[in-house]
This record gives sequence, C-alpha cells and structure tokens, in this order.
Amino acid sequence: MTVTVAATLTASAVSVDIEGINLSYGDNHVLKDVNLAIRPGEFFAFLGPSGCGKTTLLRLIAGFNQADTGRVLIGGSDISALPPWKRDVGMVFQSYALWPHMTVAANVAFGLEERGVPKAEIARRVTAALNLVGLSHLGGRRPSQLSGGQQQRVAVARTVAVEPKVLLLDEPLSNLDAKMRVQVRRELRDLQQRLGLTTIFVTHDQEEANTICDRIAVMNDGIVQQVGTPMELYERPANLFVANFLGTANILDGSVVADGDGRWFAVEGGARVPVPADAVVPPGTKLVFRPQHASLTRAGAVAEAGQLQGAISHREFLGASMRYGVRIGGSELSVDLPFQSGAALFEAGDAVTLGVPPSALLWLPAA
Ligand SMILES: Nc1ncnc2c1ncn2[C@@H]1O[C@H](COP(=O)(O)OP(=O)(O)OP(=O)(O)O)[C@@H](O)[C@H]1O
Repeated sequence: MTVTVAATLTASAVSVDIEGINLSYGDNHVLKDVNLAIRPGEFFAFLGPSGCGKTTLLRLIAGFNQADTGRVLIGGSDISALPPWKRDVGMVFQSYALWPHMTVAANVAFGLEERGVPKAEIARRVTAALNLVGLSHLGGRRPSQLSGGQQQRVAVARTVAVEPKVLLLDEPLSNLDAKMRVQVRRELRDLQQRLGLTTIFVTHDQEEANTICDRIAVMNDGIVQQVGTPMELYERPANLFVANFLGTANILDGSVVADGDGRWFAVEGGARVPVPADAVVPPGTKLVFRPQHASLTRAGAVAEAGQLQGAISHREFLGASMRYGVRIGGSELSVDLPFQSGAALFEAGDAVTLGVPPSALLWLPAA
C-alpha cells in the first residue's frame, strides 16, 4: 500500500553539482571555492559547526542566495540563473513555516494551488503526501493541535507534494526533543528511500549525519574539508578538523627525529613512536588515534617502541565500554576498553603502558 502511494509522488532521481562556488557577504568570504558532486538518489549531508556556511550553501541551491562565482547544476542543467520557483527543489525550513490558521491538508495544498495545479490533482497529491508521512487521519487539524514531530512531518509532506526533484532539509530535527529526533530521523530516511529523492540535509550534529546520510561533506569556515561516507570520514579523516568533528580523537604533538634505526615521532615525555616508511610527516603533523584502538597494560614491563607510559587520571562507565583518561606527559588521552562484568579495572593513579597498533595510527595535518 505504502509503495503504491509513494510511487505516485516519485520523480526520477537527479544529480546535483556544485562547481567553483564563492560567496561573500560584504567582507565576509562565506563560501570558498566549493565543489561537490551529489549523486542521483543520494541522502547527502552538509555537516559543520555553526557559521561554517551550510545554510548559505543550501539556500544557494534553492535559489535564495546568489554566488559571486560558480554554478549549480541539477540533473546536468545549469540552474544558476533560475528563480527559486523554477528550480524543482523543495526546502523544509528549521522553523517548518506552517500557516497557523490553515488545516494540515490546506497547508499541504497551498503550494499546489499557488502553482495552479488542477483541483482533482491537488486532492490526489495531498492524500498521497499525508499518507506518505502517516498523517492522513489528521488532515483536518490545525498545526497548533499537533506535536512537534507531527508538524515536522506536515512540513515534509507539503514539500514533497509539489514533487520536487531535490529535497533540501535545513536542520529539520532541531526543534524536536532527543527521543523524537531519533524517531523522525528514521522516518525521514525511510521516506527518502521510498521516494528515491536526491536529498541534502544540513546539520551540525555528527550523529544525525552519520545515522541517516549516505555521504557527508564536512565543512569548516566555508571550506569543504572532506567528502565521504560516515565510515570513511571516521576511519580515514583527511585532517585534524575532520578527526575531531567525527568522534573522539586522541591527538599527540611531536616532531620527527631520524637516527640509524629510522624515523621516529618524539612526543612530549620522551616516548618515541616509529614513523612508517610510507608516511608523509611534514612539520605540524599530529599523531592521532581513536580511543578504542588503544590498549592498556600495567606498567612495569619495559616499554617497547610505539608504547607510551602514563597514569590513569579517571574513568567513565559508558555501558558497553569503560573510558579511561590517561595522562601522558602533558596530554590527557582517552582509551575505551570493552567492559566485562567482574573483570579487574584500572584505578586512578595506576601506572600504565598505552599501546596502539601502527595500523590504527593516523598522521594528520591540521587542515
Ligand atoms: N544574510 C546574511 N547577511 C550577512 N551575513 C550572513 C547572512 N547569512 C549568513 N551570514 C553569515 O555567513 C556565515 C555563514 O552562515 P550560515 O548561516 O550559512 O552558517 P551555518 O553553517 O548554516 O550556521 P548555523 O548552523 O548556525 O545555521 C556566518 O558568518 C553568518 O553570520
């Protein structure tokens, strides 16, 4: 049943290409040579901290902002010169922007009436869109009589009812409480899959992007830092910013020294970690590893190359794992060990040796 309903609103999926975009507000250079190739049917995220330019880029695709240079292509056609209403994109705003005096069904119908869609067709699409988001029974209510999650679904229904080729979502979950957010993000993913609609999702929340998106562009200060699947970004971050923004990263400062035995990364406190022969380690490179890739053993044994001596500073119980804070020289590092009921734990003050397999070490530039 759902599949039949969805099919009536499906457009064939299109690509979105962003080429050489620069945009400034006065002296503020907000988007800096942005290039992205978003594939047909992809659920794509713009992820980055507040002020990095995500919304500006999304509004540019929608036609609400003009670039200084570059162009936007939808399905291979340059749409840069088209006004918003001729672009075949639908945008869901953070605030939902529903009309409070209209019923849910009238809100969904509004955009179709404006476009001069025939009455019978409007009725068909309103029914299909409300079915799609599971609200067909609430068409007669006003937005104020709905929960936040339901209002969000009305905003999505209203947008997909106009059958856009591209769906743009600007932090659509930010007004929901934590539990609703998890539920609605699954619904959004499910809806996007059923419609096969190319979708771009703006968020500053890495968990949100990781759980629902196929690929993510990580942005900082108007620059795309890296594009990849959530797993690629986590396992092979291109720089320190990406490593820090997606998950917890341990970062060690140091400098490369060479002797008869090869190259070493000398960190504060005297420990030396061997630098792999193929690693490119210009000045400023940091040594990075994830908390779950490290091991801890009680100190006493002679430290081998690649091992760091330190002391436990504290521990946090995370359920499936125990996170230990380990002080090494002037740095505080995190190590996650699987939690096993009844197993001996390290205590604050314990002297430990921290080991990381060479394959889990990342040699990263700052940006
Ligand atoms: N209409 C505008 N006029 C002038 N400056 C603007 C305008 N809109 C955004 N900016 C500036 O452009 C930069 C990027 O803003 P943008 O809203 O795109 O960031 P964002 O990554 O979406 O942040 P947030 O997550 O807080 O929404 C910021 O420095 C912001 O102050």
